[in-house]
Amino acid sequence: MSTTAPLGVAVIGTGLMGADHVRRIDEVISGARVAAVADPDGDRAAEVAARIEDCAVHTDPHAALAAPGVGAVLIASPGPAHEETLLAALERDLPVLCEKPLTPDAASALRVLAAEQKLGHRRVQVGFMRRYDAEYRRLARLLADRELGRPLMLHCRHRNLSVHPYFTNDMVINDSVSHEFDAARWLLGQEIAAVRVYRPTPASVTETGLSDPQFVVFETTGGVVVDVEIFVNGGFGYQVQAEAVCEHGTARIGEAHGLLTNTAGRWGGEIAPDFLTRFADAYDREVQEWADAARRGEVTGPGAWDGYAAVAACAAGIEAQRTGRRVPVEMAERPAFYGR
Ligand SMILES: NC(=O)c1ccc[n+]([C@@H]2O[C@H](COP(=O)([O-])OP(=O)(O)OC[C@H]3O[C@@H](n4cnc5c(N)ncnc54)[C@H](O)[C@@H]3O)[C@@H](O)[C@H]2O)c1
Ligand SMILES: O[C@H]1[C@H](O)[C@@H](O)[C@H](O)[C@@H](O)[C@H]1O
Repeated sequence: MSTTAPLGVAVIGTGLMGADHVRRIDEVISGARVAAVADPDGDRAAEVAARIEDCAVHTDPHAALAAPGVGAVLIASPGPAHEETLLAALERDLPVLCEKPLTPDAASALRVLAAEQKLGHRRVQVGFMRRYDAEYRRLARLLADRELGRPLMLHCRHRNLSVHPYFTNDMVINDSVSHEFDAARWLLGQEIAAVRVYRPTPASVTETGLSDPQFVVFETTGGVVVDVEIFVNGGFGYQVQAEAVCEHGTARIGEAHGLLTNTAGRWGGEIAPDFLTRFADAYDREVQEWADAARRGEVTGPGAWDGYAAVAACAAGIEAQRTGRRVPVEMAERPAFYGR
């Protein structure tokens, strides 16, 4: 591939995220194009690819990976389908941006790490887009530079307007709290040591048995305590907030309210409806930086090890959710291949 040719991306899964990434690659970022899409719902795939020139449309992800001009893969299928596509992409030595979770359990995540190590170079990035958000980046710098001293606690709130009706209790941890595990690891530079989950009398229980909201408390290997309110059918908007409590002060992000109005005895701002709005800039930066790095044969964002570390914390979280107990996180030794 010439270094000036656009990177041909196969987008696997053309639901909410996949369709947004197709639009982003087509309209927002430079140096990449959508070369193929795949979704078992062929009509959906065709509809999403309709405006794109020279884009192959498939129902089988393997066929999309083999389509002409494909040089990279963006996986946006549901978590349980990630492993198969990740292994197929690695088999073809293709750079991959895989939406979180890397996989739904630690054993499958370890199989992905083994395949990448066998290949001999890193190819996998995981879609932890908060690492590309301006506010999160400011907080990360402040903590790394010890501007307020050592971090002691993090208070996090993660509220969604609503989630897909198929959302389960496991997904609360794997799909939603996984962001908090990754953000805490990245902000603090520490691993997650143990997890506990509290379930208040729910506001709602759905047909899948999803009990909402939940309160997750975890400890890190450096002794920081993190609490997370996760409320996936909060019903009023999308809020992701984090407050770091440090030795010499506190720092809070996620308070932006957009337009502020004063009227008829009321004062107030706006709340983003969803992650696509709140994290739009972060997704754009994530996919641009991934594509640029992929063209150089590099991975610069959160990699397979970060994906695995979050999955290991999620496994403890799911057990903690079921048992009500404090569950230590079991993690494999970090291979030298993944650096420090
Ligand atoms: N980073 C983020 O903020 C963020 C936000 C939302 C979703 N996600 C992640 O993105 C992924 C997709 O979520 P979504 O909300 O778009 O879900 P969705 O249900 O809207 O879309 C998933 C699509 O994948 C298709 N699909 C199912 N099995 C498939 C397979 N084996 N191969 C290819 N396609 C398959 C479905 O038909 C559907 O069109 C999940 O991993 C989710 O956790 C990440
Ligand atoms: O899959 C989505 C996505 O990852 C969002 O960023 C998160 O806020 C939601 O809770 C989750 O359901």
